Amino acid sequence: PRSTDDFVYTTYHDLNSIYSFIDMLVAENSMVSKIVIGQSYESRPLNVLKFSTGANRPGLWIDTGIHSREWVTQASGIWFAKKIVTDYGRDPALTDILNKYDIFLEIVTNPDGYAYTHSRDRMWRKTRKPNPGSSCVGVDPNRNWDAGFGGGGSSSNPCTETYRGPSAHSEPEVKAIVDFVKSHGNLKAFVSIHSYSQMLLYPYGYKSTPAKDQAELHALASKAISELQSLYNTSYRYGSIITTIYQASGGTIDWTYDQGIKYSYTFELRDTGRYGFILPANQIIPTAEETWLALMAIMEHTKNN
Ligand SMILES: O=C(CO)C[C@@H](Cc1ccccc1)C(=O)O
Ligand SMILES: [Zn+2]
Repeated sequence: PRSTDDFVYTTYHDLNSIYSFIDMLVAENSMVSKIVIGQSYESRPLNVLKFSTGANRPGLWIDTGIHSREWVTQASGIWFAKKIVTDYGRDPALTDILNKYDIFLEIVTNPDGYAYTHSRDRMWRKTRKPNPGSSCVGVDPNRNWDAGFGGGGSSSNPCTETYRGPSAHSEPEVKAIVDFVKSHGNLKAFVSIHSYSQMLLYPYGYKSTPAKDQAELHALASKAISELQSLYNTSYRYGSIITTIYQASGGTIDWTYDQGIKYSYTFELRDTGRYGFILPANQIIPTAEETWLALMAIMEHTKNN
C-alpha cells in the first residue's frame, strides 16, 4: 500500500507490513511520531507511536501484542492508530482528549514472538530469548514484571507458557517499557490488550487484596464494557484479575498500578473460545470498533478525574 488510506485493515499482517504501516502513518501525520524505546532480544526495534498536539502533556498508554499469538490485538492496534488520526478534529471527544493528553501506542510489543508466529509456530506466546541450562526458549512477558514477581500464578520452569524468567524485568521487551514509564513519569492510564476471553480486568492478579481504587476501577470497567456492548452486543465480564480470571503474578498492570498509574487495565478481546487465538480476520474491525468505545470511556474518565 502507498498510504494508510489503502492499507488493508481487514486482514492480519506480518511484522514488516506493520512496521511499514507505522512509518507511513508518521510520514502522513504531523501529530504522529515514532519512539524506539529499545530493542527486542533478536535486535528488532520496539516501536511506540506517539500522538501529540502539544508539549509537556500527561500521557495515556496502550499496548497490544505482548503475547505474540493474540493476533487480533496487534490488528486492533493498527486500527486504533488510524482511528486516532482520522477522528482528531472531527470527533469532539477524541479531539478534547488529544488537546490535553498524549497517546502512546505500542502495536507490536513482542516482535520476536510475532515473527515466530508467522515463520514457525502460530501458537507462540512468549519472548524468544533462550533460557540458560534449558532447551526451552522464552519468558512469559506477562509474568516478568516486578509486581509479586515469582509468586503464585507464574512458573519457574522455562518449558511452561507462564515461565516468569530468571528475574524481574529480565526481558528487554519488558525492561524497555519499564524504563519508558519511569522516564516519562506522567502517565495517567495504562491499558495492556490481550486476547481472548472477553474480559476487562484491573489489579491485582498477584494477590487477593483489593486495589485501593477498586470501587472506582470497577465502576469505570462497568461503564467501559457497556459502551463496548452497545455496538454489537458483545458481552464482557469484568473485575480484578485474580477474582475474574485467575491468580497471576508478575503481570504488566499490577506493576503499572503500583507505580501510581491508577487507571491500569487489561483487556481480553474476542472471542470466548470458539476460534480463540485464531480469530477469523472478518472479526478484526468489529473487535477493534467495539474495543475503541471502551478505550474512549477509560480515556475520558481519566481526563475528567
Ligand atoms: O494472556 C492470557 C490469555 O491470552 C490471559 C492473561 C491473563 C492475565 C491478564 C492480566 C494479568 C495477568 C494475567 C495471562 O495469563 O497472561
Ligand atoms: Zn495474553
